[in-house]
Amino acid sequence: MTDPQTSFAARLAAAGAARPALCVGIDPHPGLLSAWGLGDDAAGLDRFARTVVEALADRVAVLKPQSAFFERHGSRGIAVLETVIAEARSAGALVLVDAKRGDIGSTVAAYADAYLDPASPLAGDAVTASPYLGFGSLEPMFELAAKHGKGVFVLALTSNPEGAGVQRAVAADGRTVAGTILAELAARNAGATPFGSLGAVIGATAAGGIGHDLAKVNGPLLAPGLGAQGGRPADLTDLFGPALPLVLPAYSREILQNGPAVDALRASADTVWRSCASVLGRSA
Ligand SMILES: O=c1ccn([C@@H]2O[C@H](COP(=O)(O)O)[C@@H](O)[C@H]2O)c(=O)[nH]1
Repeated sequence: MTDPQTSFAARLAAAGAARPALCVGIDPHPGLLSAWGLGDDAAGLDRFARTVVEALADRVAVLKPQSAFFERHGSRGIAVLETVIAEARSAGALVLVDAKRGDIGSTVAAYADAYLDPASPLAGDAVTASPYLGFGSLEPMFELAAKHGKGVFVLALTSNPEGAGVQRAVAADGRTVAGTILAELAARNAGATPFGSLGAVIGATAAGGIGHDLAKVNGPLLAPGLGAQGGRPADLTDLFGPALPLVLPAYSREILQNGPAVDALRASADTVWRSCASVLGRSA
């Protein structure tokens, strides 16, 4: 197992202390490529992603390439994703690959090799995972993450309105599906310092509140849904309550729409961080 000092959680805590504890998505939507004057092809993708890395990899804690926007360009898109992961990491950002993988355990082991084994060109510092084939099916990811000091962010209460029908469904034991996932994460992160390396994805859009004691998760809480999806930094206080210190706010389009000028991307990231920092009680 990895030394706790080099765990993903320790590296995330250090990055969040040294720079804005913000996760900025690299989501090359076709509309954004066009707005940036780029083609909807591998060359445009490459220019887009490299610009975000140039603007932000040495300024924010985490960059989150959205795998889907690279996959839609086939093998050439995946090759760009590999380059982006490597360049963002060497420029100092932690890289969370947003791939939302999940399957039966033996196949999850292969996904773990792809995204968490340092020998893989697609390995970042952490990956997003879907627990809807059963939380235990993700065990091979948790094991490889622990071995190599990586993180896994498990979907719990996602930011999209359709998620609630599944995630807030009540199981036979009276707990919601999301509640079961959060309890599993809490059990695996229990006692870890500064916190555990298994995170939860909790949308910052949760209508009607979260309804769970997220502080018990003792792991990073990725909060997408801010900006383009309507979530606001001011909502974070009520949504996360005592778990605010664990929150990692995530923005993609809100910042990316300001490109391709590097200075404008930086200014936008600074602006959203100032709004978040005041709510999260951190220095801007
Ligand atoms: O619950 C979730 C989980 C992941 N996402 C991803 O985050 C970004 C959000 O992009 P915005 O432009 O800031 O809306 C995107 O890559 C999603 O796939 C999410 O939105 N919600």
